[in-house]
Amino acid sequence: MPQRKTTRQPKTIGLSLIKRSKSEEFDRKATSHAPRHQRNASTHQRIVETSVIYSKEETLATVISPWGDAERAQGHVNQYHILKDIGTGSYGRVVLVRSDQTGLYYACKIISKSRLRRKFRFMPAQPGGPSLPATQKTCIDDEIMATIKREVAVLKKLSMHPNIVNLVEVLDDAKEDNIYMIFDLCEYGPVMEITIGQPARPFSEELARKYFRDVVLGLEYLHYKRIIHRDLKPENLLRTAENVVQIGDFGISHMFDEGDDEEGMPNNKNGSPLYCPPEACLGETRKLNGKSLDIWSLGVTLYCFVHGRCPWEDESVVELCRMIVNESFAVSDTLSDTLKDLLYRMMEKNPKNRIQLPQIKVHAWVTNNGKEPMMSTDENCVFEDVTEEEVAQAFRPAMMFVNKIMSKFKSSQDYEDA
Ligand SMILES: Nc1ncnc2c1ncn2[C@@H]1O[C@H](COP(=O)(O)OP(=O)(O)OP(=O)(O)O)[C@@H](O)[C@H]1O
Repeated sequence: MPQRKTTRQPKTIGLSLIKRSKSEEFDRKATSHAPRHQRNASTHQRIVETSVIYSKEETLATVISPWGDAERAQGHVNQYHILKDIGTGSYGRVVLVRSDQTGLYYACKIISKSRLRRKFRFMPAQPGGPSLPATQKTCIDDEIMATIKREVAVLKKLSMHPNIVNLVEVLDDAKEDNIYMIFDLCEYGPVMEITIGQPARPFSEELARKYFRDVVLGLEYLHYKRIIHRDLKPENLLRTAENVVQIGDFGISHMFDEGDDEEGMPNNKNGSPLYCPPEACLGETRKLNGKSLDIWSLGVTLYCFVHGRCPWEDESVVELCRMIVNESFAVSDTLSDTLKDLLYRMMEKNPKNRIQLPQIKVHAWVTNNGKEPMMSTDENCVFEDVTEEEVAQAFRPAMMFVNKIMSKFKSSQDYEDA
């Protein structure tokens, strides 16, 4: 049977049932598909942009978080009570919040403009250091704001798909340092967390297939929207309470124009090295085929799903790159032949010979030997159309600029880490 169609619905959380943990308790219900609904253009939801942040005083008493723990709210922003930290990303903290209006829980990404400024070295990091003229500061602030707004524009366009993390609201007050991006909560967090030298518990093939198929649909939609994710890895795949996997973190995504996806993406080595294809490891390769790059990273991700570790691991990036370029990888004997075949095809070192999404969707392992065909591209990619003009104006400059500041940040981080 083809996979059922899906779309988004506001979620309520069974507080007593939800525990943030690894895969175990979901193994059982992995293949009982979450209730999904129609994918069509009318599913488009409006993302609210709120320009006044009006309160940070907290009056709320102890509440119960979606994970069943008693939490004392740390503060609130507009209708959202801040409950606890979920994680930290390049842009700042991600916190669990609960909305007074809907009673629902969300993940809130808190982006500090001043932190961004420091991170990207647009302005002096130390108070009392050499200062920029006021006009230049204003210009920099405008640029930072424009960057964030454009990234929001990208997310808006992508947020309609059930396998892409959904942006709900953006709170941005010109008088405030912080921008708050409210996302639907993915209650179970990253699908798997990979630490070098400490293998995670591998998924069964059945569970891996379920999650992999979710990601394939999300990735097909991204590529359809001419966006290369560039940083696919288990940590950037988040699981909802319905056990649906969604692609998140578009911090280093790349936008391409129709016709220039072949070898058209600049090789600025922003992705996580463990998931980098050989062509991106090779310094001399300046332009990459973005779709092939995402396929390789997805192949490494699938390998992680069933091994609990990456095919090549080394603390040294130089050694890691050497292995990725020169060495083959070992697969577990227990894997089915069809899965081994798919892994070899996805992690084919020559990007020109690497399997692409249309073939992946009909591969015997993915379809469980034809018993579970995947939905067609037409069914999967039927969301609101974006005009060429919108793409040119809203997306491309955004992604290029984000890439630029991300690479600046990454290199300054490398420098600080060294
Ligand atoms: N919608 C969400 N639901 C649940 N957890 C989330 C959500 N969005 C992000 N997180 C968690 O918050 C943490 C930070 O996420 P974020 O996307 O900001 O950065 P990252 O992917 O960790 O890092 P980077 O941006 O540097 O690649 C991650 O651990 C992620 O699991």
